[in-house]
Amino acid sequence: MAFSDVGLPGEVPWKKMSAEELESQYCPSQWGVRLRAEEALRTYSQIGIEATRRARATRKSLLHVPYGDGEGEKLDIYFPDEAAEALPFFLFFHGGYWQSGSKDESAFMVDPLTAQGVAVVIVAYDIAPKGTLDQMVDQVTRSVAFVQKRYPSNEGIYLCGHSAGAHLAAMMLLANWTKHGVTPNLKGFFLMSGVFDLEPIMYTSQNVALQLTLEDAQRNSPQLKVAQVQPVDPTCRVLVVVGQFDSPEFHRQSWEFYQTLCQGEWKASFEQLHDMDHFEIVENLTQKDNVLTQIILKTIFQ
Ligand SMILES: Nc1ccccc1C(=O)C[C@H](N)C(=O)O
Repeated sequence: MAFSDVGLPGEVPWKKMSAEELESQYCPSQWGVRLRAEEALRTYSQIGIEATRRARATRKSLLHVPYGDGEGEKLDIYFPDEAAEALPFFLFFHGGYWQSGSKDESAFMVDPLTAQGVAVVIVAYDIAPKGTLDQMVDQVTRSVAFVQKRYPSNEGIYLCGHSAGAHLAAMMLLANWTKHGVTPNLKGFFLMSGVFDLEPIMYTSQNVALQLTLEDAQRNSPQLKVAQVQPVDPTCRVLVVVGQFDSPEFHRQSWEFYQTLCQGEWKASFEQLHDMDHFEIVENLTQKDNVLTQIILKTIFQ
């Protein structure tokens, strides 16, 4: 699906959709070409669980490290074999519409990245209904500040999120770090199949758990704000990624966010991953020869 198939910018196509159509556009598991919805979700979860088991069995790690006082404020750090403090750190925020998923089944990319000398951090946050969107954004902000404080000689912090996690990562483009007493050494963002304008989510079943008001949705929509924000580091890269088989609304969300980044001063790029759906983008990060794994490594080690 090319962007030209989903309407012109500014047309806000979702406002003309029926409730059923909008629900379907924002249900990623319906859009795969290889597996039916339930099977796609099950496969995604199995691959995540297996990658996490393997990472914990084969890599040096620090598990369930608290980055705050809250019960859910924990992260897992996986290290490369050579001990060093001056490493690049890659933080991952899992997806699941801010209401499912956990760090304990999301260590997809640990194996290929640690093998190349990158420390990988898988971050937990309080999903809904326990956590609100504002709380999740605050938790993710504190997790990034925590990594910078704990590893001040890091060789760059890279934030990666998938789906709802891409939204949380994108919110870090807007973060006010002075409040947190540290400016993280942010060098890159990898935003995979994200949602950057939350308003349409209000009109889907996802909002039963999220309970977003229009003010909540707007306050937490990086699409509405990112052009007005100056990058702390002008060399920081932002890669917006969408799967070929993601829904037209997911394509529109990613494309419009990328275009808005370009209107500001962000060093952004856009990638449509050929022959992949919403879940395969992340599943394939378990593989070292996967296109996106290679792009990530090139960005880190350029
Ligand atoms: N489990 C996930 C993990 C990552 C990203 C999305 C989901 C979803 O479940 C989305 C939605 N409920 C779907 O059925 O497509």
